[in-house]
Amino acid sequence: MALFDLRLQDIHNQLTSKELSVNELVDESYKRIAQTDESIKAFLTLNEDGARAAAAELDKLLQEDGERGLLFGLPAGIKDNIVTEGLLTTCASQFLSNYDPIYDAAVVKKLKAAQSITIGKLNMDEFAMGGSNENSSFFPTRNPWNTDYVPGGSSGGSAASVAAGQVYFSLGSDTGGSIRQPAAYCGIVGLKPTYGLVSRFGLVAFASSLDQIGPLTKNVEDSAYVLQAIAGYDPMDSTSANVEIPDYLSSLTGDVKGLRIGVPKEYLGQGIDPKVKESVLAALKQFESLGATWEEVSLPHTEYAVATYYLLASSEASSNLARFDGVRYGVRTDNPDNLIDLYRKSRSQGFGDEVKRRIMLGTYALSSGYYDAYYLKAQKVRTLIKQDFDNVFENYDLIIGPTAPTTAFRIGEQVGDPLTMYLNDICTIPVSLAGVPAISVPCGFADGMPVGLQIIGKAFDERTVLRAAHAFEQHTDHHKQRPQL
Ligand SMILES: NC(=O)C[C@H](N)C(=O)O
Repeated sequence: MALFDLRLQDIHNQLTSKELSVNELVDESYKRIAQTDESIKAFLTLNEDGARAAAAELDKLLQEDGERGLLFGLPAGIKDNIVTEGLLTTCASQFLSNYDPIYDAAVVKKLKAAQSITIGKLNMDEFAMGGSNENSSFFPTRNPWNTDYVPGGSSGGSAASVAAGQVYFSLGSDTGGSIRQPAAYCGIVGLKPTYGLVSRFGLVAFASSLDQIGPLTKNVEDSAYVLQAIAGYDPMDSTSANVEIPDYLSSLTGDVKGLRIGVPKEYLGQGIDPKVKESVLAALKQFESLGATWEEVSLPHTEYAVATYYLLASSEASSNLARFDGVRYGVRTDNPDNLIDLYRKSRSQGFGDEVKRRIMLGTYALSSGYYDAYYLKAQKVRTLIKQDFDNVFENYDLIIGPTAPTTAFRIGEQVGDPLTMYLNDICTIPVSLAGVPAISVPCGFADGMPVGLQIIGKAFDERTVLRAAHAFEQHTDHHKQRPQL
């Protein structure tokens, strides 16, 4: 079995029993990157010297007795909107192409405390705006299952690097689907935790009322390990929830007998590829055979979710991205005439088209005279969408449906059509607006491309989400399929 096919726990055991060294593991990772990244293009920056130095330190520790971190020695990739001290953090934007952070994000500190190794920084849509990685201002990442296809986005590099076996896990961020949709397109597991469970201190903000960091992994157990390492209260993030962190690993041993599943009719209706629907229905059958029950339910405000999201997320983005002015961060224009010219030129040159589109949309929605009609109304609709979920969760433990309405599409197919691109998130956006957790797990293939199943839980009930996802995975082998590279 190739190293990258092992579970995090197996690797951990081999390391602690000294069958394997951290250096060998890190070597494997860079070898795999050398073999595959010319075609996949998942990485923006490699941390080879840093990773090798960290590996040497950990190998020294292996000679001594003592506690090992939960992710000891495991090579990880980090989305390039999560700041890493001394390692470029560009958000895949020309604007930040020279940004070398002076601190680590809270999650990066947690990964270091858990003793994992940062292999490098992963490509994404610029400032996390997009669903295909084609909005990276450097180059698009490609789907390991077929390099003519997009890996999804915005955490496309994070998903592709795990699917290609370059790293053992990665971190992504999800605002309206950016972890789950690329995980689905690349045939891996992606978890968006409850809003507030994982600190966003050091995540370059896109839409602060929605952004969450989460793990992308090859299987559900690994997802639970990474979540265990990164979850927890952080006073440096004012939206961080001060809740007790349960033992996610022990939730994996449970079964799904008696679990009540609601299946939203809106997620399997118009616009859903019949082959995706078929895979989702087969997965529901699987749940039934494991002792769960499912019924059709309704999330009646689903049809307003995409419009609501694009008003709220863009409004927040227009405000968050105001800090990029050419003075404090990143690239500054040459020879401006005056201060206003410096702002204008730096922003015009620094941001790509999609980012500009959203800043303009958000600025418009927030402007006086339009605020009530757009921003405020969208806030009210968001409450209705959240209530849809509350209502269903009164009678059901989980909500299950597809992660995305289709499988991955061809590179270039949707670039000229932002609306079609936005609609790819129709099943993930409502979940983000409601702030509840959801995982995407592989549930089949359609024309050779992976299909993702989305399992949605109650706020802070990641345990039930992981338990159901794990039980499903134990009885299927979709997650064991590997792309030919
Ligand atoms: N950022 C996300 O979560 C993805 C979404 N497609 C967006 O462009 O906003």
